[in-house]
Amino acid sequence: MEEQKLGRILVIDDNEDVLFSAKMLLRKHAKEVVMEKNPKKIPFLLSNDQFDLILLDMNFSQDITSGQEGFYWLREVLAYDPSAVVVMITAYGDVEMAVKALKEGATDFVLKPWQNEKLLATLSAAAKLRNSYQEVNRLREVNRTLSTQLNTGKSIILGESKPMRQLFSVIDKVAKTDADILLLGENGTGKEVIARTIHERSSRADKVFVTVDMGAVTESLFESELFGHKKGAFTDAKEDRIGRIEAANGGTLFLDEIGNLSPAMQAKLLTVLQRREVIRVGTNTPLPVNVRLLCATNMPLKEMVQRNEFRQDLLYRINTVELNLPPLRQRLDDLPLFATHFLELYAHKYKQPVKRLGSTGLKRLEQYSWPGNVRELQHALERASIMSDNRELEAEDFFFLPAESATPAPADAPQSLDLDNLERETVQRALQKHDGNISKAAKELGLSRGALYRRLEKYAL
Ligand SMILES: Nc1ncnc2c1ncn2[C@@H]1O[C@H](COP(=O)(O)OP(=O)(O)OP(=O)(O)O)[C@@H](O)[C@H]1O
Repeated sequence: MEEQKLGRILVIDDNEDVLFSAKMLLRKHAKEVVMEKNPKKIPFLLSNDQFDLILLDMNFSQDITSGQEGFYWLREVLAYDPSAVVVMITAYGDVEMAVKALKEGATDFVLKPWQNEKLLATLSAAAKLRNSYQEVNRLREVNRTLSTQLNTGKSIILGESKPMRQLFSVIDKVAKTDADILLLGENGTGKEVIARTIHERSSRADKVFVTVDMGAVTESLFESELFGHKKGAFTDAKEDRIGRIEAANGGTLFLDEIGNLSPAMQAKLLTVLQRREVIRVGTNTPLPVNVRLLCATNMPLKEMVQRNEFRQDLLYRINTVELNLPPLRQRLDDLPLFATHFLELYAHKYKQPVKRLGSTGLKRLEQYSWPGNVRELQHALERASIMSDNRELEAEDFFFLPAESATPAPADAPQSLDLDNLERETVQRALQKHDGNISKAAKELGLSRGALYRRLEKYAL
């Protein structure tokens, strides 16, 4: 046996000979051996020290063999430290009592007089158990810390328009209920941020929030990604892997882009949701899971059900409560609030003084159709904060491609996403359309004549 493999051991026995022989044997294998004759010192010893193993006598008076004192002290030790590893020392013939001690929480027992090899083997197995208890505690702690860290960045969810106030009041009602929720809305309307808010306001707030982007999961990896797999289940399965659903156990599972699932994936997901258990690929043991399910999509699920593209039973399974997020163009009252919030954010990010939205700037934003919703607004404000030299952002600081409306881009729309190229091409197109008439081109672009002239100069047009 390796030196010091047994850690710190406390031996409690009222028999000096037992203590002496234990010490002689164990000191070669333990980091430290503490001997104690008097069990009444146990509370003192445990509150001042930490032991990896405790060797505890069953009978403290030689002529009493009831084991009652041993049981009493065993309970005391476990009350101090429920994960303590206690090995009982029993006299020959007391096996029944030793078994009872195991039921009460002792890890093992040794018979007196012991054989040295046997005692060391018992203690070595008990030490391994102690290590695994400690590892479990450590992992539990890591998990708790990670979950709270991930959840501390409380989601900011803004809105003061009527549709948003209505939505917030529904969220207040449903967040705590544990009901499964389907979030519907165009891209960038805030489905994910609302899902996080619901989790943060639920009874699962201190547990994990696990997101799966169903649009990014390929057919072949779907099961392994969601349900997990056993090592060797398929060629690339080099080790056991926990699936996302199992990882969300106790917490919230957010399935984003649920409308993108193929029929085969829909069927597999439905089975798991109905049974509330997963079977890792390569095993046949069902593992129960307890998750609160939030799903989101920008696709018209009900129409997809009509066209047999989405299973009706799966839709019913996920939409206990349905929340519709209005597109930004239907809640333009929120624009000033968003502008103030995001402009402060970008001023901080780019270490600039805070910019404000001027009246023509606001008007320009109100006239746009926002196909990309809040995400697109964020980008427009970020771009304007960087590009504009003015403290007040006006119409000329916002620049939208005419093609960037709710309708699809025409075939001749610029392909590049480089901001300067886009701007140059758009200015050029506006000038062509109006036969070089600066006033008309500027009007179409939402710019002042001065702002258009600056751009003509910039791009040498
Ligand atoms: N009400 C809101 N308050 C504050 N920020 C918001 C709000 N709505 C959306 N956002 C912001 O807009 C961006 C897009 O939001 P989110 O990712 O939640 O949208 P989504 O509907 O899930 O988009 P997609 O369908 O493209 O995945 C995020 O940066 C988010 O923080």
